[in-house]
Amino acid sequence: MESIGVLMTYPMNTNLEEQLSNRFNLFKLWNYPSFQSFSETHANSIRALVCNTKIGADANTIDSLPNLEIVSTYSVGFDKIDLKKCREKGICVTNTPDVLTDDVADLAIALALAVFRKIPMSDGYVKSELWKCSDYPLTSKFSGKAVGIVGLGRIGSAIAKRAAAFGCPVSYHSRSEKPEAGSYKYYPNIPDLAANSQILVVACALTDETRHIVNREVIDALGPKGVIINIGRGPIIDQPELVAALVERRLGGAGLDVLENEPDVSEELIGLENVVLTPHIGSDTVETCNDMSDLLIANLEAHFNGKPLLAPVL
Ligand SMILES: O=CC(=O)O
Repeated sequence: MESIGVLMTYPMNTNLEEQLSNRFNLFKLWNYPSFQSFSETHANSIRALVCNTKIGADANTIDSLPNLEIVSTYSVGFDKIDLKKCREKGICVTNTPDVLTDDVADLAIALALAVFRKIPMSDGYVKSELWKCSDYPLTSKFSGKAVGIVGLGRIGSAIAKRAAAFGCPVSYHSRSEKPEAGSYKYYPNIPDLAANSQILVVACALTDETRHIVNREVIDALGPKGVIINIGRGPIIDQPELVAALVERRLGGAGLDVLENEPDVSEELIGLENVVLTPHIGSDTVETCNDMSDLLIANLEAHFNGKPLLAPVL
């Protein structure tokens, strides 16, 4: 397989880079001044594209690589891949589901705890020696709060399981009611889910249908004591509406691992005490990133050995 050209769009993980270069003829896009200059010389060599949530595979990239057979994303989400174009051209697409579910669900709960118990702020309080002057103000309880989950897929279900272990009644919204959801209450629309929740967790995929589904109506239904957690994708929430609601105290708080236009962060969000931000690190643990690398490599090897893909999207 050493002669097969593989293009990696972004430096994701050195372990993955090593595994790819041990098996394939690896090209790293970031070593070239632009995609244009890369493709002028090497476009014909590339049979596989390895991309991620930062640099995916748009129509222009796909069209510029005439021998492309497979796009493998180092992520569960594939919103950065032009699936329509891949379908038209008969290009396979794979992702890295399941192996990252626990980490992302853990982070959703961690963000909720961080917002309600003000963990980052109280850490700053101790480290800046304010504790010597007075005790830290009271915070809010997380256990037992009503959790509404938007998207009860693999990650949403793992969040539900964790929330239930904290004694939180769980409700959800998804395209249709899930028979396997047991005691979780189903809401066919998100404003009703928000009106009956104290914490709204965004855990669905970003698609044309889900862009800005968490809008002003949903935020107002959640109300001034409500908290939004987003471990899905930034554009699922109408961010200017979210920021306005937080500034005007129409929403209680937010824990956001993803942002619209990340890594840009609005000044207003940075200045808010009731907001905890993390830099899209849902699956970023050593253990999970190694598992994601192994799964991505296994998908490429399966493809080039003519075997069934392990995690096919297309
Ligand atoms: O955001 C991360 C992923 O989609 O895996």
